[in-house]
Amino acid sequence: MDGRKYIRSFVYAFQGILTACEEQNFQSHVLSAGIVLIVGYFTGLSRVEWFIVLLLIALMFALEMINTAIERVVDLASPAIHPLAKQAKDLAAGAVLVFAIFSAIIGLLIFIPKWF
Ligand SMILES: Nc1ncnc2c1ncn2[C@@H]1O[C@H](COP(=O)(O)OP(=O)(O)OP(=O)(O)O)[C@@H](O)[C@H]1O
Repeated sequence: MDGRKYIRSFVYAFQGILTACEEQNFQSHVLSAGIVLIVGYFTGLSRVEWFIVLLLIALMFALEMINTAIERVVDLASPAIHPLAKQAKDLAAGAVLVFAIFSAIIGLLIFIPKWF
């Protein structure tokens, strides 16, 4: 693969991350992740527990970014109200919610036994 093309792709991906950082939902995920990392540090997690926590945080960020991308594409493809546009947006938002709920449950399963 052409080296410059590879670097350019990397720059575009980084621009995508910056775009996500402007989103309020993404900022709240970053804030939550920061709190989890601080609490994890003071709680004292094992290697495997850190692995799980970091994996969940990374997946949450990635899923939120995909959700935002879907919102953008839907707005572009269907600026007018359309039931399919609603379904697409609500499905993507629902996917984020499902993952957030299960992440919270897994997080509690890791943290609660260490606190009590
Ligand atoms: N083009 C559309 N056609 C039908 N329903 C839509 C459309 N755009 C958004 N909706 C629906 O309207 C509701 C409110 O949407 P929301 O407030 O999230 O606006 P949004 O445009 O999706 O979000 P954002 O402000 O983050 O771009 C959601 O159920 C969403 O699916």
